[in-house]
Amino acid sequence: MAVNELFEQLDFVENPLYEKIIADLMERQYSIVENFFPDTEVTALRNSLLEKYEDDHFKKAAIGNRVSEVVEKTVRGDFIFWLNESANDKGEEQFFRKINDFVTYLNRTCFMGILHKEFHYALYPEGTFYKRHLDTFQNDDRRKLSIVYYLNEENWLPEYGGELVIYPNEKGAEPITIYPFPGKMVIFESQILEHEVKPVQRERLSITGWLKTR
Ligand SMILES: O=C(O)CCC(=O)C(=O)O
Ligand SMILES: [Fe+2]
Repeated sequence: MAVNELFEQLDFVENPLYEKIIADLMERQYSIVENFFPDTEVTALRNSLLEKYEDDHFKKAAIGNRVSEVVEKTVRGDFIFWLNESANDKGEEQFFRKINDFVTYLNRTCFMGILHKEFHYALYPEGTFYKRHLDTFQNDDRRKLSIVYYLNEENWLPEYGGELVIYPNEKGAEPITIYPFPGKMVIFESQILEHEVKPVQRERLSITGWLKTR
């Protein structure tokens, strides 16, 4: 074993938050986390999102993936902006630092083989939704874990709608309803759990992404 590998193993520190997420994923294929990022992160990312939206950098989200995509308003009505990890943005930098730390942990402890990631901002205008779906595509099964982080204002109310509803695989299991309160992060198995975004009464803001294999 190379000396640097040995040191890498020695400096391994168990992370209780990550362990909780991993345990949740193993047990029920999803995890809901309130404190993955510091509170200031929501505001920083919300401001970056809104700035780009106002500068008209968002595009109508499509179904399919970046290679074969079709805009289909009856399926999803959000607008997205793909993030570039090397963009010079404080909030995004912090975001990716934490995500990368988590990926390193997953690869070390669960041998998940996450090699790639892709994240986009999403803005759902009033009245829009995303019909029940699975986050994998016929020509691309590399998406392993889906991550959604909500960037709505502090005063977001349940009656604004826009709930994320996850459909567990177990027969007879009740759907799980998750309100998009700011700072909440949801992580789930992309290839296993169908889910949908219910119609929303207010502009709904988030960052969504995928950890991918190969
Ligand atoms: O925003 C959410 O709660 C989920 C979004 C989603 O399902 C997707 O972008 O594939
Ligand atoms: Fe999805």
